[in-house]
Amino acid sequence: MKDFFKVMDIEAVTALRAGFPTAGEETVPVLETLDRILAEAIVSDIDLPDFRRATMDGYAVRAGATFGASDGAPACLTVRGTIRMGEVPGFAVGPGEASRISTGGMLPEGADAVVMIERTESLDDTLIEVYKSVAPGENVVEAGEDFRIGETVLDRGRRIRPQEMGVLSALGRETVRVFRRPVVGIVSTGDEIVPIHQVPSQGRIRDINTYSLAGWVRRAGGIPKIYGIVPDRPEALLATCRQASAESDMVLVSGGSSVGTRDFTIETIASLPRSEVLVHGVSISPGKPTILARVDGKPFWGLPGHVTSAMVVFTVIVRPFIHHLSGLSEASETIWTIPARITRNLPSAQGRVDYVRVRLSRDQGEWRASPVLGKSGLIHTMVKADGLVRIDRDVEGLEKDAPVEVTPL
Ligand SMILES: Nc1nc2c(c(=O)[nH]1)N[C@H]1C(S)=C(S)[C@@H](COP(=O)(O)OP(=O)(O)OC[C@H]3O[C@@H](n4cnc5c(N)ncnc54)[C@H](O)[C@@H]3O)O[C@H]1N2
Ligand code: MOO
Repeated sequence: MKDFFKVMDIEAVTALRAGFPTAGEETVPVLETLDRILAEAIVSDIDLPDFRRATMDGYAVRAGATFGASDGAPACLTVRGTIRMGEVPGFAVGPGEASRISTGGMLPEGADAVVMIERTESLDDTLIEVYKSVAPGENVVEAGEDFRIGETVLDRGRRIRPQEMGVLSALGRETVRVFRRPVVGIVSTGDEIVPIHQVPSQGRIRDINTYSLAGWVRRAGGIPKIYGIVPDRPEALLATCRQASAESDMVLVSGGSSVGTRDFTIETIASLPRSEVLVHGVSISPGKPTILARVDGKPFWGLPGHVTSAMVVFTVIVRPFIHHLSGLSEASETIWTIPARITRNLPSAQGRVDYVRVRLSRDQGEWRASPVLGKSGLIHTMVKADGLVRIDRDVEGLEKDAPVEVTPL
């Protein structure tokens, strides 16, 4: 009798990713770094900013000269020139003096604060009255206040967001070392699967998994490489798997991963050169018939053919492998969850971790998670859902209003 022979917990499968190398590194222009993973630590070689700057338009002063100033008793200061933007002031500000400065201008020697122009009155070209005192450092950015010279600004292994692109440019980094995006080969199997441009004859269906998995791969930071549909013939599957393995950093084969008479995926994967099957069966629902092998040093997956099972397995189990191959550090891997309350009693599959698709709605300041129930071979449960709720293996189910964490889809 055929059976699953290496059933494992989700956590144990996830831990296997440490045994695979990253997809390598490359250097790219800073404009192309969005969502890429840093392959170098960024250490500031300057104080940022490297001079004292005004954060308001007004007058650079010694704060002490304004102490006690108010509407009724203004401080009277002598104007000592105008600071030109982008230039080093050629003069110092002494006690009782002020110089005109614009936002972003460099403070002259002697000045330690800026009085906003609205808090002053110009008496003539050389005299102003100040109606409000300023504290030392007020309306000023100090040298090194953003980042100090020698400070680690960004760690290796973090994902670059627009703000990181900004700080890289502030440091003058035109190019940056990042991890290569892993190429993920996608193979669909099944005699009943037809390309999407065809009208399926009776008994056949269009290929869904190629496209949904390609979307998930892209979202996880990989580059999908499509190998199309392979019929249920072991030689055909073997040839495509060999090619995909040679050309990709990771491979996803969907369908044929269970234990039926036409499920050849496990034998095919096992017969690939330098192949070792690590997992056949995971304690997850949906998605138990999941295969993981190491083929030529790369992760090679057999995912369940059922469309929702394939996607649930991807988000829970495969995605962390793409993160790992992409160099994403565990510290940067957090996927935010949304706290919610479940809207109904929900039984759960015992002995497996259950992933329930839920729809979110807002009710009196709280998120409510409504289960979208349906078989794992139907796609509507994913299409109508906003997220997944995990129900642990030994939990019998959830009671209405139980607190849950929703992982967005
Ligand atoms: N006797 C048993 N039968 C099944 C078991 C089991 O434990 N014992 N597990 C069931 C579960 S759970 C799942 S999930 C599926 C997984 O099956 P396979 O990975 O072998 O996939 P297939 O049999 O090839 O296909 C399942 C289902 O999905 C459709 N499919 C496949 N590929 C695509 C695609 N690219 N696009 C759209 N739909 C696809 C396929 O037509 C089947 O309907 O096995 C259960 N059986
Ligand atoms: O594990 Mo299957 O994926 O329950 O449908």
